[in-house]
Amino acid sequence: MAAAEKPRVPQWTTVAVVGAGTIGLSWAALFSAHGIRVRVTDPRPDLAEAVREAMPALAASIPGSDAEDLLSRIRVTGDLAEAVDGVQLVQENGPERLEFKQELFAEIARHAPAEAVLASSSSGIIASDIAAELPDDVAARLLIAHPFNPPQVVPLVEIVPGQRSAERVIESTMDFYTALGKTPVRLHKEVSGFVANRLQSAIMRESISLVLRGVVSAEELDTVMKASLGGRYATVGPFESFHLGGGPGGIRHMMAHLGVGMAARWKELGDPELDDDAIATITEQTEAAYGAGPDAYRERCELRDRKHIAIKSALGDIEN
Ligand SMILES: NC(=O)C1=CN([C@@H]2O[C@H](COP(=O)(O)OP(=O)(O)OC[C@H]3O[C@@H](n4cnc5c(N)ncnc54)[C@H](O)[C@@H]3O)[C@@H](O)[C@H]2O)C=CC1
Ligand SMILES: O=C(O)[C@@H](O)C(=O)[C@H](O)[C@@H](O)CO
Repeated sequence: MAAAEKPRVPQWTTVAVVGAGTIGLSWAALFSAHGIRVRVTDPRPDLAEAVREAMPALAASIPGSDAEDLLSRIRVTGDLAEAVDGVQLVQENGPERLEFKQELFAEIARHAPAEAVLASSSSGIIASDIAAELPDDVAARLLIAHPFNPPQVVPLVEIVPGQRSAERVIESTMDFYTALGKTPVRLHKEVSGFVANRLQSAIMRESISLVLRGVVSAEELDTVMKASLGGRYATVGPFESFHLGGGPGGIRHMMAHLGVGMAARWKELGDPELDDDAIATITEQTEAAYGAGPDAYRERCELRDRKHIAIKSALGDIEN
């Protein structure tokens, strides 16, 4: 496929979603919205109800989608072997525990087709660790495809190959998510937390530190972010931002002029202890600002997604 040419139609037509929680349900909706047959499996006793109840809100955040239409391509089963039988891709969304994912992928490999791609949505566990005890032919098909929540709205998916992931698997996986309209970014090295979550962890560390020190409240910190870096980083990334912040002299001037001050500040950044008191403070302030419970969750997710979709629509096809 020519470098400039982007795949428009997903090459895989039947996908298994293993784990139907926050992320698995979002993936199921996105896959179905692209005409893909989706098999969802999870041991949760309310699986069928959870899938049916989640679809209206998910459909509302996928332009042109309808809950009943999405459900028409989704089949649920509590049987893992049945779910992965005959699929071309398995998207795993189980608990974020290494031993759990190692056991689950060993079970998936026993039942999925020998050529199926095995992708984990993991937030930070590397594929080489998940595949550590798996044979080469399975490890060759296993990689990380880490989405940002919610996957049906946020474009990024970090493709993080393991040491034994096959090149053809990596390339076909990149093509698949591109055809879904996502923005796959392939990492060149495995690092726990990958890139986006390491950045997010750095931001949350300083954010929590500033709130615990009483510099701002949680809601005020969110306002600072939304009124500055949030919008900025939707238009230019950190390096381009500094390049433009340097004026005509660009990043060269920025580094010469403000680089030393920035580096000195690194030594002053917070390193908060996330103990019970800290968690209580953050929880109290966040729930006071945004509510808690299923109704508040639904309302805030709908508002978040509506704003994110508006941003994506406004950016549209502006040359990136
Ligand atoms: N929540 C988030 O913001 C994001 C989470 N992720 C990653 O996605 C994965 C799933 O996270 P969430 O959806 O948030 O978790 P969740 O707790 O909402 O869902 C996990 C699901 O796994 C199911 N499960 C447990 N044992 C299972 C088994 N043996 N087979 C199949 N399903 C099983 C549970 O019943 C539950 O429905 C994790 O690896 C997480 O790190 C990735 C990006 C964002
Ligand atoms: O924030 C997200 O959507 C993702 O980066 C995640 O993986 C999860 O939120 C979690 O890792 C937050 O640390």
